[in-house]
Amino acid sequence: MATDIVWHQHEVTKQTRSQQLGQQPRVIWLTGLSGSGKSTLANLLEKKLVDNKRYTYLLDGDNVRHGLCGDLGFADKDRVENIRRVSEVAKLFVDAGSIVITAFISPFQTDRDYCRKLLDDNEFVEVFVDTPLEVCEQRDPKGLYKKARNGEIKHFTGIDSTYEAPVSPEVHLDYQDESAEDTAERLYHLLVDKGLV
Ligand SMILES: Nc1ncnc2c1ncn2[C@@H]1O[C@H](COP(=O)(O)OS(=O)(=O)O)[C@@H](OP(=O)(O)O)[C@H]1O
Ligand SMILES: Nc1ncnc2c1ncn2[C@@H]1O[C@H](COP(=O)(O)OP(=O)(O)O)[C@@H](O)[C@H]1O
Repeated sequence: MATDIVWHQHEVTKQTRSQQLGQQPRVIWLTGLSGSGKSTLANLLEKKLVDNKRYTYLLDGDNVRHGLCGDLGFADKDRVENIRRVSEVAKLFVDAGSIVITAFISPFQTDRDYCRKLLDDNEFVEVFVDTPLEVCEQRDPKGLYKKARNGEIKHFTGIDSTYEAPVSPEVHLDYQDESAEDTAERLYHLLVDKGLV
């Protein structure tokens, strides 16, 4: 634990930066099983936001695990630390005025709530990408479910590692039969209609 540290109050604040960017910063937090569509939807949503002159940043589980969280595996305690670090990074981006989109399995409610509590009211938007395990397993875009079923990967979410569905997400996406483009469009309009982006 660091001791003897102080907090510096800077003159340029989150409000200054947000005003300059003409937007309210947020974290749009996508959670769901592997293969549920988080990365695909996050990517499409970010393009729509940027097309509409929003300043964004996308934090994606696979990418973050190449660097910031490259020392972490998939045991429960590693996932907790992964989401703690990502939450702190998301908070920094919010402080910079960005609309942050995150695409992490983030299987535990307490960890998603940790990020919510780090932020100000209404800055955290939990989006449940509610694609059933059977559909994710059938899609298996990276062949990981096959490996998990063969025992080549341990602690795989939905197989031998827990996923806790969100208790009361701001957005619930349960449209696995429509195209990713249509679901992203739906998500974008839901966020606009709620005045969140
Ligand atoms: N055991 C196990 N369980 C789940 N996922 C696994 C595992 N091993 C590797 N992968 C790959 O890692 C991606 C998930 O990383 P996350 O950082 O989102 O996971 S977590 O939020 O810490 O649970 C996940 O990405 P997505 O498929 O995009 O969800 C996988 O590509
Ligand atoms: N409605 C949909 N929303 C999101 N992805 C979909 C949808 N329908 C089909 N897909 C496909 O499902 C797969 C989801 O993979 P991915 O986005 O990597 O999921 P995750 O990031 O949750 O692991 C992609 O191949 C995508 O094209």
